Amino acid sequence: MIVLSGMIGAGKSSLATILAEHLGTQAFYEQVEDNPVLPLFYANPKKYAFLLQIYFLNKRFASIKQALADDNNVLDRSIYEDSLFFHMNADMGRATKQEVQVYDELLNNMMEELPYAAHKKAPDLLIHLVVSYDTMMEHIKKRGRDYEQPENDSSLVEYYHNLLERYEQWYEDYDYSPKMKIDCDQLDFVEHPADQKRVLELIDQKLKERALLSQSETNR
Ligand SMILES: Nc1ncnc2c1ncn2[C@@H]1O[C@H](COP(=O)(O)OP(=O)(O)OP(=O)(O)O)[C@@H](O)[C@H]1O
Ligand SMILES: Nc1nc(=O)c2ncn([C@H]3C[C@H](O)[C@@H](CO)O3)c2[nH]1
Repeated sequence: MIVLSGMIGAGKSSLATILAEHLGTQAFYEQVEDNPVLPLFYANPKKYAFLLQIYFLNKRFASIKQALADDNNVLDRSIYEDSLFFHMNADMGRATKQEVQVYDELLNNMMEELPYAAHKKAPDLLIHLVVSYDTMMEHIKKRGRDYEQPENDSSLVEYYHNLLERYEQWYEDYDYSPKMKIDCDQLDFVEHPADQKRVLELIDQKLKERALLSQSETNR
């Protein structure tokens, strides 16, 4: 299982589609358009932060179990980032200490069950998509989800800056699996075919190093 990580709008879903097609595997997407709690959370974070987190945890866990079934399936966000989101929201006063404790214990408990469900617990590779604030805002504008636009809620500017900062440290500390970074300010794999080719080459190289891809597959 290959897991993509990165900020809101970094391009995880887009790369998941491209990469799964390239590898002939399946992509598993975060539940967004059909997530009934997400708009409630953005409208009233204090009331809905905990419920949203439980919603994501439940869906993510189900996706991980499915994605682990075959090699090189692609998951468009890691379960570890959910925790990053929630702890930041808790630090902003949007969840109580008790809610944090329940969430952390539930997450640990569920993670302990994973090896029995699917033989292995951690991803084979984490691919982290790095974007600057300006690039992520371009993507968020282009995608156009109302509740993510700072024009509709100016507090999102600080929220996004804080998340970007935490993401940097999170990636440095991440040690559950091999990892690699892609600079999405420089490599635009959605709009530029040459950049897409380069990104896939970088990933193939890493998979080959980790013996997750055979030589013949890399030459495709
Ligand atoms: N490299 C890129 N160049 C141009 N547009 C991009 C790029 N990556 C993503 N986009 C566009 O930005 C928007 C958000 O991308 P995407 O949905 O893949 O992000 P995401 O990381 O999955 O976001 P989220 O975490 O919010 O689910 C989409 O409209 C997508 O087409
Ligand atoms: N609060 C909170 N916790 C999470 O674990 C989490 N994971 C994703 N998101 C939000 C970001 C995008 O708007 C949208 C799509 O990624 O969902 C989250 N929000």
